[in-house]
Amino acid sequence: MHRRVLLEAVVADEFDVIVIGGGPAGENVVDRAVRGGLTAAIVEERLAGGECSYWACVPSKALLRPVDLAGEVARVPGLSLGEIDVAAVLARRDEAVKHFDDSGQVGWIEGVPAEFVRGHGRIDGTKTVRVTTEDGERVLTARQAVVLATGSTPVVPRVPGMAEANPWTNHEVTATASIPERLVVIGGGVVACEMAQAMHGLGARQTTVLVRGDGLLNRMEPFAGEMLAESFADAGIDVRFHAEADRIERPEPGGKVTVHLGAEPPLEADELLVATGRRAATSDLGLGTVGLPDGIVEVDDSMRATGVPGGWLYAVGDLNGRALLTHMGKYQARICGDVIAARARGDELPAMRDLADGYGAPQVIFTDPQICAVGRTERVAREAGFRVRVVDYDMGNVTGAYLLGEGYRGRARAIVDEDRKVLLGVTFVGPGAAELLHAATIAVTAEVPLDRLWHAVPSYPTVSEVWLRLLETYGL
Ligand SMILES: Cc1cc2nc3c(=O)[nH]c(=O)nc-3n(C[C@H](O)[C@H](O)[C@H](O)COP(=O)(O)OP(=O)(O)OC[C@H]3O[C@@H](n4cnc5c(N)ncnc54)[C@H](O)[C@@H]3O)c2cc1C
Ligand SMILES: NC(=O)c1ccc[n+]([C@@H]2O[C@H](COP(=O)([O-])OP(=O)(O)OC[C@H]3O[C@@H](n4cnc5c(N)ncnc54)[C@H](O)[C@@H]3O)[C@@H](O)[C@H]2O)c1
Repeated sequence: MHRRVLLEAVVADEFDVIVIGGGPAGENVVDRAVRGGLTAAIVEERLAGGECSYWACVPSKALLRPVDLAGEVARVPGLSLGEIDVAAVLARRDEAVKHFDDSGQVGWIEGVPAEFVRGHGRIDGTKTVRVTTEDGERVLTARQAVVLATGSTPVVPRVPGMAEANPWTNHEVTATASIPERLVVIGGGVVACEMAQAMHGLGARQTTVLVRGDGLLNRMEPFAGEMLAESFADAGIDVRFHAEADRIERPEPGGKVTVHLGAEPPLEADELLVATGRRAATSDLGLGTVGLPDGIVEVDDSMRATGVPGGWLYAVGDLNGRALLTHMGKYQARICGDVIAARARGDELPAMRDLADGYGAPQVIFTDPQICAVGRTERVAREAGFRVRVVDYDMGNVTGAYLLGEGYRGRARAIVDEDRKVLLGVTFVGPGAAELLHAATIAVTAEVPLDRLWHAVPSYPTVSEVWLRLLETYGL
């Protein structure tokens, strides 16, 4: 009886901005909106900090760091590597995810200051959000805007026996308490590659990656996936192309799993990881109440949802499908919060628009070799109609790279717009390449003319001298 009374109690509240989803994108919207003089509430059904903090970026990089460092050490004569202490690595990962305690993040939100509401949020018509909380229901009303920042969830392909086998997704692999002896990974994208690298480096004896197509990391320049496949082969990771699971068997929950592969012999493993992409998290989000279909919420360059009368609905982060990356979601969120505050003041802020997604988001993939890129690949640039010249350089010839370790293998590619003499895209593949990326991001986004870039002198002997070599190869 008491519980029913509580459930029926509906608390109404009004804020300038209401955000549904407390991941990195949602948190940054409230921060900017409040800086702009507005009041804000953020609704989160699981943990403040989102997928990124607990089941994605943070734990995956905590697992990859020792593997990366082990690779570095192995390349330097005179250093020797003992066994990796897996228990210590997992303990550090647990620390990095704060043992799934989000009180620090909630404290940060409250310090913005913004109201944190734990519960499932759903739109219920114009500027209204209904939140199902532990204690009942709250109805929140927005004076200015509602922002959707609910992120994405893993896609599990429909293969007979797959659902019953209860495979790992990013949630289980990043939170694992032990390393499976034999692991099968389905997918050839970023999660598949990073997690195969992590599990193998931390002790999986037999790691098999099943790739539907003919290459890894298909959104990157082709040489990136080729170099990674070579490195995986050297490390003993078995990558199979044109390989598709057609049936899964797992008679005992959590027991041995058999992956059937058509005419090929079946694979037996202790665990199966599915990393076959993500879909927009719109389950029970109420999009239908404002005339939107489920799935990606399309937005304009100010992050305002297209096709919603009155322009009060916005979407940032993975949900809008522009770039499934934390830093891009946070960038979109800064724009979104500033735009909402400006529009509330009656300003339009024409300069505050998403430019970076159009140029091509920067991304680092933390495998060995590291792979990073910004801007357009050759294929994308040509398809967009640019007159393109491709400049390649073998990074192993750079003194700074050679000094990093024996047998350094790396490659750089710059895509030059021949009409404007600016860079359209840059890709680096090689150990330690990640920190080279931001210089490329500046060059591409700021459209620095090549004859000006020529005067940005890289220090000797750093890997950054690859910039000089690329420009020399171009002919400067
Ligand atoms: C294994 C893995 C590794 C990754 N590594 C990187 C990396 O190194 N670098 C990088 O840039 N990106 C990485 N990504 C991508 C990154 O995690 C996402 O781009 C990022 O988390 C998106 O942020 P978001 O705020 O849009 O969504 P999320 O982080 O998914 O947060 C959305 C939040 O909304 C909440 N929510 C959903 N629906 C509701 C609802 N109806 N009511 C209330 N709350 C709701 C969810 O509980 C969640 O907390 C990785 C992804 C994976 C899977
Ligand atoms: N370091 C990073 O920046 C980082 C790390 C991890 C994830 N992420 C982000 O998370 C997003 C999701 O990553 P992801 O790896 O899950 O997706 P993805 O889109 O990168 O890769 C999905 C892979 O699964 C394959 N696939 C799809 N359906 C399949 C099916 N039915 N059977 C077999 N294979 C199938 C695709 O061909 C592709 O190789 C990425 O877009 C990425 O931006 C980023």
